[in-house]
Amino acid sequence: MNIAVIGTGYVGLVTGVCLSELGHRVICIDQNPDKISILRDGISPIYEPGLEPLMIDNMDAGRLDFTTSMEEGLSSAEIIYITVGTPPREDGSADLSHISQVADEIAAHLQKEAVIVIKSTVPVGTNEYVKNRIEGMLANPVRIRMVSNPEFLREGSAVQDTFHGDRIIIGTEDEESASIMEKLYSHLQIPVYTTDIRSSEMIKYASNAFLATKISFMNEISNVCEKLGADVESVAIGMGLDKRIGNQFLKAGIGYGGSCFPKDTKALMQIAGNVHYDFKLLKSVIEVNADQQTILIGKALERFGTVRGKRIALLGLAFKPNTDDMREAPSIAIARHLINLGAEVIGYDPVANGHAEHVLPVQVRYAETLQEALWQADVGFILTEWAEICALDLHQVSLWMREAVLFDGRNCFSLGQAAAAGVEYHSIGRKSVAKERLFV
Ligand SMILES: NC(=O)c1ccc[n+]([C@@H]2O[C@H](COP(=O)([O-])OP(=O)(O)OC[C@H]3O[C@@H](n4cnc5c(N)ncnc54)[C@H](O)[C@@H]3O)[C@@H](O)[C@H]2O)c1
Ligand SMILES: O=c1ccn([C@@H]2O[C@H](COP(=O)(O)OP(=O)(O)O[C@H]3O[C@H](CO)[C@@H](O)[C@H](O)[C@H]3O)[C@@H](O)[C@H]2O)c(=O)[nH]1
Repeated sequence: MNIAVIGTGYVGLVTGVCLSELGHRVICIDQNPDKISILRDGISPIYEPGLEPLMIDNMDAGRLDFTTSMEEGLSSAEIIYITVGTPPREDGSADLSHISQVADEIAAHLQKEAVIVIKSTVPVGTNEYVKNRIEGMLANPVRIRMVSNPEFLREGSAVQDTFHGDRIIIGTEDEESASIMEKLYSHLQIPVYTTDIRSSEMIKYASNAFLATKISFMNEISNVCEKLGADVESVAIGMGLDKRIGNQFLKAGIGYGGSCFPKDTKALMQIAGNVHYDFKLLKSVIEVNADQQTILIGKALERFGTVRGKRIALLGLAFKPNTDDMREAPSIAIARHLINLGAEVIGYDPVANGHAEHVLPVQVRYAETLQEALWQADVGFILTEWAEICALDLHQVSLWMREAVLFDGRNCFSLGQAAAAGVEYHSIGRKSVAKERLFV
Protein backbone atom coordinates (compact mmCIF):
# COMPACT_ATOMS: atom_id res chain seq x y z
CA MET A 1 0.00 0.00 0.00
CA ASN A 2 1.05 3.64 -0.35
CA ILE A 3 1.64 5.09 3.08
CA ALA A 4 2.52 8.58 4.29
CA VAL A 5 3.91 9.04 7.81
CA ILE A 6 3.77 12.57 9.19
CA GLY A 7 6.50 13.21 11.77
CA THR A 8 9.87 11.47 11.76
CA GLY A 9 10.56 11.29 15.50
CA TYR A 10 11.05 8.10 17.51
CA VAL A 11 7.60 6.80 16.57
CA GLY A 12 7.26 8.12 13.00
CA LEU A 13 10.68 7.06 11.78
CA VAL A 14 10.46 3.59 13.31
CA THR A 15 6.90 3.15 11.95
CA GLY A 16 7.90 4.32 8.47
CA VAL A 17 10.99 2.13 8.31
CA CYS A 18 9.20 -0.96 9.64
CA LEU A 19 6.22 -0.56 7.30
CA SER A 20 8.59 -0.26 4.34
CA GLU A 21 10.36 -3.42 5.55
CA LEU A 22 6.97 -5.15 5.37
CA GLY A 23 6.89 -4.27 1.66
CA HIS A 24 4.78 -1.09 1.67
CA ARG A 25 5.79 2.07 -0.19
CA VAL A 26 6.37 4.69 2.49
CA ILE A 27 7.06 8.39 2.39
CA CYS A 28 7.93 10.11 5.65
CA ILE A 29 7.12 13.80 5.98
CA ASP A 30 8.62 16.19 8.52
CA GLN A 31 8.54 19.96 8.80
CA ASN A 32 12.15 19.98 9.98
CA PRO A 33 14.32 20.34 6.83
CA ASP A 34 17.55 19.46 8.67
CA LYS A 35 16.08 16.13 9.76
CA ILE A 36 14.86 15.31 6.27
CA SER A 37 18.21 16.17 4.76
CA ILE A 38 20.05 13.89 7.24
CA LEU A 39 17.54 11.10 6.60
CA ARG A 40 17.98 11.42 2.85
CA ASP A 41 21.69 10.89 3.40
CA GLY A 42 20.85 7.57 5.07
CA ILE A 43 21.61 8.76 8.60
CA SER A 44 19.19 8.24 11.49
CA PRO A 45 18.87 11.39 13.61
CA ILE A 46 18.07 9.22 16.65
CA TYR A 47 20.07 6.46 18.31
CA GLU A 48 17.89 3.36 18.06
CA PRO A 49 19.48 -0.10 17.76
CA GLY A 50 18.98 -1.70 14.33
CA LEU A 51 17.09 1.25 12.83
CA GLU A 52 19.68 2.82 10.53
CA PRO A 53 20.67 -0.32 8.56
CA LEU A 54 17.00 -1.22 8.06
CA MET A 55 16.32 2.33 6.88
CA ILE A 56 19.18 2.24 4.37
CA ASP A 57 18.09 -1.18 3.01
CA ASN A 58 14.58 0.07 2.34
CA MET A 59 15.75 3.35 0.83
CA ASP A 60 18.00 1.34 -1.50
CA ALA A 61 15.06 -0.92 -2.40
CA GLY A 62 13.06 2.17 -3.42
CA ARG A 63 10.36 1.64 -0.81
CA LEU A 64 11.26 4.46 1.58
CA ASP A 65 11.55 8.17 0.92
CA PHE A 66 11.61 11.43 2.90
CA THR A 67 10.21 14.88 2.19
CA THR A 68 9.29 18.18 3.80
CA SER A 69 6.46 18.68 1.30
CA MET A 70 2.99 17.73 2.47
CA GLU A 71 1.76 18.07 -1.09
CA GLU A 72 4.28 15.54 -2.39
CA GLY A 73 3.91 13.25 0.61
CA LEU A 74 0.13 13.04 0.52
CA SER A 75 -0.31 12.89 -3.26
CA SER A 76 -0.67 9.11 -3.54
CA ALA A 77 -1.24 8.10 0.08
CA GLU A 78 -3.92 5.54 0.83
CA ILE A 79 -3.04 5.52 4.52
CA ILE A 80 -1.76 8.55 6.41
CA TYR A 81 -0.15 8.09 9.81
CA ILE A 82 0.01 11.03 12.21
CA THR A 83 2.99 10.56 14.55
CA VAL A 84 3.81 14.12 15.62
CA GLY A 85 4.55 15.01 19.23
CA THR A 86 1.91 15.72 21.89
CA PRO A 87 4.15 17.38 24.50
CA PRO A 88 2.94 18.47 27.94
CA ARG A 89 1.62 21.98 28.43
CA GLU A 90 2.38 23.93 31.61
CA ASP A 91 -0.64 22.35 33.41
CA GLY A 92 0.30 18.81 32.29
CA SER A 93 -2.40 18.50 29.63
CA ALA A 94 -1.43 17.32 26.13
CA ASP A 95 -0.52 20.08 23.68
CA LEU A 96 -2.39 19.23 20.49
CA SER A 97 -1.07 22.12 18.41
CA HIS A 98 1.10 19.86 16.20
CA ILE A 99 -1.87 17.53 15.68
CA SER A 100 -4.13 20.47 14.71
CA GLN A 101 -1.50 21.84 12.33
CA VAL A 102 -1.19 18.45 10.63
CA ALA A 103 -5.00 18.18 10.36
CA ASP A 104 -5.07 21.53 8.57
CA GLU A 105 -2.32 20.47 6.18
CA ILE A 106 -4.06 17.19 5.40
CA ALA A 107 -7.28 19.10 4.68
CA ALA A 108 -5.41 21.43 2.34
CA HIS A 109 -3.55 18.74 0.38
CA LEU A 110 -5.63 15.57 0.38
CA GLN A 111 -6.73 14.70 -3.13
CA LYS A 112 -8.30 11.27 -2.74
CA GLU A 113 -9.98 9.05 -0.18
CA ALA A 114 -7.65 7.97 2.64
CA VAL A 115 -7.51 6.28 6.02
CA ILE A 116 -6.07 8.63 8.62
CA VAL A 117 -4.38 6.83 11.48
CA ILE A 118 -3.48 8.65 14.68
CA LYS A 119 -0.50 6.91 16.26
CA SER A 120 0.48 9.81 18.52
CA THR A 121 -0.73 9.52 22.11
CA VAL A 122 -3.82 11.73 22.23
CA PRO A 123 -6.56 12.45 24.80
CA VAL A 124 -9.88 10.68 24.44
CA GLY A 125 -11.97 12.50 21.83
CA THR A 126 -9.02 13.71 19.72
CA ASN A 127 -9.73 11.42 16.75
CA GLU A 128 -13.23 12.86 16.61
CA TYR A 129 -11.85 16.38 16.85
CA VAL A 130 -9.32 15.75 14.05
CA LYS A 131 -11.97 14.20 11.78
CA ASN A 132 -14.28 17.19 12.23
CA ARG A 133 -11.43 19.64 11.74
CA ILE A 134 -10.25 18.01 8.50
CA GLU A 135 -13.76 17.57 7.11
CA GLY A 136 -14.54 21.18 7.92
CA MET A 137 -11.59 22.42 5.85
CA LEU A 138 -11.13 19.88 3.03
CA ALA A 139 -9.96 21.61 -0.14
CA ASN A 140 -11.19 18.62 -2.19
CA PRO A 141 -14.40 16.85 -1.14
CA VAL A 142 -12.99 13.37 -0.46
CA ARG A 143 -13.96 10.75 2.10
CA ILE A 144 -11.76 10.26 5.14
CA ARG A 145 -11.84 7.40 7.64
CA MET A 146 -10.30 7.75 11.12
CA VAL A 147 -8.39 5.03 12.92
CA SER A 148 -6.85 5.24 16.37
CA ASN A 149 -3.78 2.99 16.46
CA PRO A 150 -1.75 3.87 19.57
CA GLU A 151 1.91 3.00 19.68
CA PHE A 152 3.45 0.83 22.42
CA LEU A 153 7.12 0.69 21.34
CA ARG A 154 9.83 1.33 23.91
CA GLU A 155 12.84 3.45 23.08
CA GLY A 156 16.01 1.39 22.86
CA SER A 157 14.12 -1.63 21.51
CA ALA A 158 11.73 0.14 19.15
CA VAL A 159 12.39 -1.95 16.02
CA GLN A 160 12.14 -5.22 17.92
CA ASP A 161 8.94 -4.02 19.64
CA THR A 162 7.35 -3.03 16.32
CA PHE A 163 7.93 -6.45 14.78
CA HIS A 164 7.25 -8.46 17.96
CA GLY A 165 4.91 -6.33 20.09
CA ASP A 166 2.37 -7.86 22.48
CA ARG A 167 -0.66 -6.39 20.71
CA ILE A 168 -1.88 -4.02 18.04
CA ILE A 169 -4.83 -1.86 19.07
CA ILE A 170 -7.15 -0.58 16.37
CA GLY A 171 -9.90 1.85 17.28
CA THR A 172 -12.38 2.56 14.53
CA GLU A 173 -16.06 3.12 13.91
CA ASP A 174 -16.31 1.19 10.63
CA GLU A 175 -15.53 -2.36 9.63
CA GLU A 176 -13.83 -1.49 6.36
CA SER A 177 -11.18 0.60 8.13
CA ALA A 178 -10.64 -2.25 10.58
CA SER A 179 -10.08 -4.73 7.76
CA ILE A 180 -7.72 -2.34 5.91
CA MET A 181 -5.63 -2.02 9.07
CA GLU A 182 -5.70 -5.73 9.83
CA LYS A 183 -4.52 -6.46 6.28
CA LEU A 184 -1.77 -3.86 6.61
CA TYR A 185 -0.40 -5.59 9.71
CA SER A 186 -1.16 -9.13 8.55
CA HIS A 187 2.54 -10.07 8.10
CA LEU A 188 3.21 -9.43 11.77
CA GLN A 189 2.44 -12.30 14.12
CA ILE A 190 0.95 -9.92 16.68
CA PRO A 191 -2.57 -10.23 18.14
CA VAL A 192 -4.87 -7.45 16.92
CA TYR A 193 -7.59 -6.10 19.20
CA THR A 194 -10.21 -3.94 17.51
CA THR A 195 -12.40 -1.65 19.54
CA ASP A 196 -14.13 1.74 19.39
CA ILE A 197 -12.03 4.87 18.99
CA ARG A 198 -12.49 6.32 22.49
CA SER A 199 -11.57 3.04 24.18
CA SER A 200 -8.51 2.73 21.95
CA GLU A 201 -7.35 6.23 22.92
CA MET A 202 -7.86 5.33 26.59
CA ILE A 203 -6.00 1.99 26.30
CA LYS A 204 -2.79 3.91 25.60
CA TYR A 205 -3.04 6.20 28.65
CA ALA A 206 -4.30 3.42 30.90
CA SER A 207 -1.41 1.15 29.87
CA ASN A 208 1.26 3.76 30.54
CA ALA A 209 -0.35 4.85 33.79
CA PHE A 210 -0.56 1.23 34.96
CA LEU A 211 3.13 0.58 34.17
CA ALA A 212 4.09 3.83 35.93
CA THR A 213 2.01 2.69 38.92
CA LYS A 214 3.89 -0.61 39.04
CA ILE A 215 7.19 1.27 39.11
CA SER A 216 6.15 3.76 41.79
CA PHE A 217 4.71 0.91 43.84
CA MET A 218 8.01 -0.99 43.72
CA ASN A 219 9.92 2.18 44.53
CA GLU A 220 7.83 2.65 47.68
CA ILE A 221 8.34 -1.04 48.55
CA SER A 222 12.09 -0.50 48.11
CA ASN A 223 12.04 2.43 50.53
CA VAL A 224 10.27 0.30 53.12
CA CYS A 225 12.67 -2.61 52.44
CA GLU A 226 15.61 -0.36 53.28
CA LYS A 227 14.15 0.51 56.65
CA LEU A 228 13.35 -3.12 57.47
CA GLY A 229 16.51 -4.79 56.16
CA ALA A 230 14.71 -6.66 53.37
CA ASP A 231 16.09 -6.85 49.82
CA VAL A 232 13.86 -5.40 47.08
CA GLU A 233 15.52 -7.50 44.37
CA SER A 234 14.49 -10.71 46.16
CA VAL A 235 11.06 -9.28 46.91
CA ALA A 236 10.54 -8.49 43.20
CA ILE A 237 11.58 -12.00 42.16
CA GLY A 238 9.25 -13.56 44.70
CA MET A 239 6.35 -11.32 43.67
CA GLY A 240 6.97 -11.83 39.96
CA LEU A 241 6.60 -15.60 40.25
CA ASP A 242 2.87 -14.98 40.69
CA LYS A 243 1.52 -14.93 37.12
CA ARG A 244 -1.18 -12.50 38.20
CA ILE A 245 1.53 -9.97 39.08
CA GLY A 246 4.03 -10.81 36.33
CA ASN A 247 7.79 -10.33 36.57
CA GLN A 248 8.16 -7.20 34.43
CA PHE A 249 8.28 -3.56 35.51
CA LEU A 250 9.06 -4.46 39.09
CA LYS A 251 12.51 -2.90 39.01
CA ALA A 252 12.99 -0.34 41.76
CA GLY A 253 15.30 2.52 40.92
CA ILE A 254 15.44 6.29 40.65
CA GLY A 255 11.98 6.64 39.13
CA TYR A 256 10.64 6.56 35.63
CA GLY A 257 11.68 9.17 33.07
CA GLY A 258 11.46 9.50 29.32
CA SER A 259 9.12 11.17 26.91
CA CYS A 260 6.06 9.09 27.82
CA PHE A 261 5.38 8.02 31.41
CA PRO A 262 5.88 11.47 33.01
CA LYS A 263 3.91 13.21 30.25
CA ASP A 264 1.12 10.65 29.89
CA THR A 265 0.45 10.22 33.62
CA LYS A 266 0.07 13.99 33.96
CA ALA A 267 -2.12 14.16 30.85
CA LEU A 268 -4.38 11.39 32.20
CA MET A 269 -4.78 13.37 35.44
CA GLN A 270 -6.01 16.27 33.31
CA ILE A 271 -8.23 14.07 31.14
CA ALA A 272 -9.90 12.69 34.28
CA GLY A 273 -10.06 16.16 35.84
CA ASN A 274 -11.87 17.49 32.77
CA VAL A 275 -14.74 15.14 33.57
CA HIS A 276 -14.55 16.05 37.29
CA TYR A 277 -12.81 12.89 38.37
CA ASP A 278 -10.04 13.15 40.94
CA PHE A 279 -7.62 10.32 40.04
CA LYS A 280 -6.08 10.02 43.52
CA LEU A 281 -3.98 6.92 42.85
CA LEU A 282 -2.32 8.45 39.79
CA LYS A 283 -1.60 11.67 41.67
CA SER A 284 0.36 9.63 44.24
CA VAL A 285 2.19 7.70 41.51
CA ILE A 286 3.44 11.02 40.11
CA GLU A 287 4.42 12.38 43.53
CA VAL A 288 6.27 9.20 44.48
CA ASN A 289 8.19 9.37 41.20
CA ALA A 290 9.25 12.98 41.76
CA ASP A 291 10.62 12.08 45.22
CA GLN A 292 12.32 8.92 43.94
CA GLN A 293 14.22 10.78 41.20
CA THR A 294 16.41 12.52 43.78
CA ILE A 295 16.62 9.75 46.35
CA LEU A 296 20.35 9.22 45.78
CA ILE A 297 21.02 12.80 46.83
CA GLY A 298 19.24 12.19 50.14
CA LYS A 299 21.41 9.11 50.65
CA ALA A 300 24.59 11.07 49.85
CA LEU A 301 23.62 13.88 52.23
CA GLU A 302 22.89 11.37 54.96
CA ARG A 303 26.30 9.77 54.40
CA PHE A 304 28.43 12.93 54.07
CA GLY A 305 26.40 15.74 55.69
CA THR A 306 27.22 17.92 52.69
CA VAL A 307 28.29 17.34 49.10
CA ARG A 308 29.77 20.84 48.72
CA GLY A 309 33.13 20.61 46.95
CA LYS A 310 32.78 16.87 46.34
CA ARG A 311 33.57 15.65 42.88
CA ILE A 312 30.60 13.52 41.77
CA ALA A 313 30.57 11.39 38.62
CA LEU A 314 27.15 10.78 37.05
CA LEU A 315 27.35 7.47 35.20
CA GLY A 316 24.64 7.28 32.52
CA LEU A 317 22.60 10.36 31.64
CA ALA A 318 19.87 9.10 29.26
CA PHE A 319 16.54 8.12 30.87
CA LYS A 320 17.22 4.45 30.09
CA PRO A 321 19.91 2.42 28.31
CA ASN A 322 20.19 2.08 24.52
CA THR A 323 18.77 5.51 23.76
CA ASP A 324 20.12 9.04 23.45
CA ASP A 325 16.82 10.50 24.69
CA MET A 326 17.21 12.89 27.61
CA ARG A 327 13.54 13.84 27.94
CA GLU A 328 12.59 13.81 31.65
CA ALA A 329 15.74 11.81 32.48
CA PRO A 330 16.30 11.62 36.27
CA SER A 331 19.85 12.88 35.58
CA ILE A 332 18.37 16.35 34.94
CA ALA A 333 16.86 16.79 38.42
CA ILE A 334 19.89 15.13 40.02
CA ALA A 335 22.48 17.29 38.25
CA ARG A 336 20.56 20.50 39.04
CA HIS A 337 20.25 19.56 42.70
CA LEU A 338 23.93 18.61 43.03
CA ILE A 339 25.08 21.82 41.38
CA ASN A 340 22.82 23.85 43.70
CA LEU A 341 24.35 22.01 46.66
CA GLY A 342 27.82 23.08 45.51
CA ALA A 343 29.09 19.75 44.13
CA GLU A 344 31.46 19.47 41.19
CA VAL A 345 29.65 17.30 38.62
CA ILE A 346 31.10 15.32 35.74
CA GLY A 347 28.75 13.33 33.51
CA TYR A 348 29.25 10.39 31.20
CA ASP A 349 26.88 8.63 28.83
CA PRO A 350 27.90 6.33 25.96
CA VAL A 351 25.58 8.13 23.50
CA ALA A 352 23.68 10.97 25.20
CA ASN A 353 26.50 13.39 26.20
CA GLY A 354 25.67 15.67 23.24
CA HIS A 355 21.97 15.88 24.07
CA ALA A 356 22.73 16.19 27.79
CA GLU A 357 24.74 19.37 27.20
CA HIS A 358 21.51 21.09 26.14
CA VAL A 359 19.51 20.15 29.23
CA LEU A 360 21.89 19.76 32.17
CA PRO A 361 23.26 22.80 34.04
CA VAL A 362 26.15 24.52 32.23
CA GLN A 363 28.45 23.78 35.17
CA VAL A 364 28.37 20.04 34.38
CA ARG A 365 31.51 18.77 32.62
CA TYR A 366 31.50 15.71 30.37
CA ALA A 367 33.84 12.73 30.17
CA GLU A 368 34.55 10.66 27.08
CA THR A 369 34.96 7.42 29.03
CA LEU A 370 33.86 5.87 32.30
CA GLN A 371 37.43 5.94 33.53
CA GLU A 372 37.72 9.67 32.84
CA ALA A 373 34.44 10.32 34.70
CA LEU A 374 35.49 8.29 37.73
CA TRP A 375 39.10 9.42 37.83
CA GLN A 376 39.77 11.07 41.22
CA ALA A 377 36.00 11.35 41.86
CA ASP A 378 34.83 11.26 45.47
CA VAL A 379 31.46 9.79 44.66
CA GLY A 380 29.89 7.92 41.73
CA PHE A 381 26.15 8.04 41.03
CA ILE A 382 24.93 5.27 38.69
CA LEU A 383 21.88 6.69 36.89
CA THR A 384 21.43 4.47 33.79
CA GLU A 385 22.03 0.73 33.59
CA TRP A 386 24.00 0.76 30.32
CA ALA A 387 25.66 -2.64 29.76
CA GLU A 388 29.05 -0.91 29.83
CA ILE A 389 28.32 0.51 33.29
CA CYS A 390 26.99 -2.76 34.71
CA ALA A 391 30.14 -4.49 33.39
CA LEU A 392 32.50 -2.18 35.31
CA ASP A 393 35.17 -3.94 37.34
CA LEU A 394 34.47 -2.46 40.78
CA HIS A 395 37.96 -3.25 42.01
CA GLN A 396 39.33 -1.14 39.15
CA VAL A 397 36.80 1.58 40.00
CA SER A 398 38.10 1.71 43.57
CA LEU A 399 41.59 2.42 42.20
CA TRP A 400 40.39 5.20 39.90
CA MET A 401 38.30 7.03 42.50
CA ARG A 402 39.51 9.17 45.38
CA GLU A 403 37.05 7.81 47.95
CA ALA A 404 35.32 4.94 46.09
CA VAL A 405 31.79 5.60 47.33
CA LEU A 406 29.09 4.50 44.87
CA PHE A 407 25.38 5.31 44.96
CA ASP A 408 23.71 2.99 42.47
CA GLY A 409 20.24 4.09 41.36
CA ARG A 410 19.77 0.99 39.16
CA ASN A 411 21.07 -1.86 41.32
CA CYS A 412 23.61 -2.84 38.66
CA PHE A 413 25.80 -4.83 41.06
CA SER A 414 25.23 -7.52 43.64
CA LEU A 415 26.11 -6.69 47.22
CA GLY A 416 28.68 -9.50 47.07
CA GLN A 417 30.42 -7.89 44.09
CA ALA A 418 30.65 -4.56 45.91
CA ALA A 419 31.91 -6.15 49.13
CA ALA A 420 34.53 -8.21 47.28
CA ALA A 421 35.83 -5.12 45.46
CA GLY A 422 36.13 -3.09 48.66
CA VAL A 423 33.96 -0.19 47.51
CA GLU A 424 31.40 1.53 49.68
CA TYR A 425 28.13 0.82 47.92
CA HIS A 426 24.65 2.24 48.49
CA SER A 427 21.84 1.04 46.21
CA ILE A 428 18.03 0.98 46.10
CA GLY A 429 15.99 -1.11 48.53
CA ARG A 430 18.98 -3.12 49.73
CA LYS A 431 21.53 -3.07 52.53
CA SER A 432 24.49 -0.80 52.08
CA VAL A 433 28.00 -2.19 51.76
CA ALA A 434 30.72 -0.54 53.82
CA LYS A 435 34.32 -0.94 52.65
CA GLU A 436 34.75 -4.00 54.86
CA ARG A 437 31.23 -5.20 55.66
CA LEU A 438 27.50 -5.00 54.99
CA PHE A 439 25.53 -2.57 57.14
CA VAL A 440 21.86 -1.54 57.29
N1 LIG B 1 8.89 8.13 21.91
C1 LIG B 1 8.25 7.03 22.21
O1 LIG B 1 8.84 6.06 22.67
C2 LIG B 1 6.76 6.91 21.99
C3 LIG B 1 6.16 5.65 22.08
C4 LIG B 1 4.77 5.56 21.90
C5 LIG B 1 4.02 6.69 21.64
N2 LIG B 1 4.64 7.90 21.56
C6 LIG B 1 3.82 9.06 21.20
O2 LIG B 1 4.04 9.32 19.81
C7 LIG B 1 4.04 10.72 19.54
C8 LIG B 1 5.37 11.11 18.91
O3 LIG B 1 6.40 10.89 19.82
P1 LIG B 1 7.93 10.99 19.39
O4 LIG B 1 8.73 10.64 20.59
O5 LIG B 1 8.13 10.25 18.14
O6 LIG B 1 8.04 12.56 19.09
P2 LIG B 1 9.28 13.37 18.50
O7 LIG B 1 9.24 14.69 19.15
O8 LIG B 1 10.51 12.54 18.58
O9 LIG B 1 8.93 13.54 16.95
C9 LIG B 1 7.89 14.31 16.45
C10 LIG B 1 8.25 14.73 15.03
O10 LIG B 1 7.11 15.38 14.44
C11 LIG B 1 7.58 16.47 13.65
N3 LIG B 1 6.47 17.42 13.45
C12 LIG B 1 5.87 18.22 14.38
N4 LIG B 1 4.89 18.95 13.79
C13 LIG B 1 4.88 18.60 12.47
C14 LIG B 1 4.11 19.02 11.36
N5 LIG B 1 3.14 19.93 11.49
N6 LIG B 1 4.38 18.47 10.16
C15 LIG B 1 5.36 17.56 10.01
N7 LIG B 1 6.12 17.13 11.03
C16 LIG B 1 5.89 17.64 12.25
C17 LIG B 1 8.74 17.02 14.44
O11 LIG B 1 9.59 17.80 13.62
C18 LIG B 1 9.40 15.73 14.95
O12 LIG B 1 10.36 15.26 14.04
C19 LIG B 1 3.73 11.38 20.89
O13 LIG B 1 2.35 11.56 21.01
C20 LIG B 1 4.20 10.35 21.89
O14 LIG B 1 3.53 10.45 23.13
C21 LIG B 1 5.98 8.03 21.71
O1 LIG C 1 10.84 -1.92 36.08
C1 LIG C 1 11.07 -0.82 35.59
C2 LIG C 1 10.85 -0.51 34.22
C3 LIG C 1 11.12 0.77 33.77
N1 LIG C 1 11.60 1.73 34.63
C4 LIG C 1 11.83 3.10 34.12
O2 LIG C 1 10.68 3.52 33.42
C5 LIG C 1 11.04 4.41 32.37
C6 LIG C 1 10.40 3.98 31.06
O3 LIG C 1 10.98 2.78 30.63
P1 LIG C 1 10.42 1.96 29.37
O4 LIG C 1 8.98 1.72 29.56
O5 LIG C 1 11.28 0.78 29.19
O6 LIG C 1 10.73 2.97 28.18
P2 LIG C 1 9.84 3.93 27.24
O7 LIG C 1 10.58 4.00 25.96
O8 LIG C 1 9.55 5.19 27.97
O9 LIG C 1 8.47 3.12 26.95
C7 LIG C 1 7.25 3.40 27.63
O10 LIG C 1 6.58 4.50 27.06
C8 LIG C 1 6.29 4.35 25.65
C9 LIG C 1 5.69 5.66 25.17
O11 LIG C 1 4.34 5.77 25.44
C10 LIG C 1 5.37 3.17 25.46
O12 LIG C 1 5.08 3.03 24.07
C11 LIG C 1 6.01 1.90 26.01
O13 LIG C 1 5.10 0.82 25.90
C12 LIG C 1 6.36 2.15 27.48
O14 LIG C 1 7.04 1.01 28.01
C13 LIG C 1 12.56 4.42 32.33
O15 LIG C 1 13.02 5.59 32.99
C14 LIG C 1 12.97 3.19 33.11
O16 LIG C 1 14.20 3.34 33.76
C15 LIG C 1 11.82 1.43 35.96
O17 LIG C 1 12.24 2.29 36.75
N2 LIG C 1 11.55 0.16 36.40
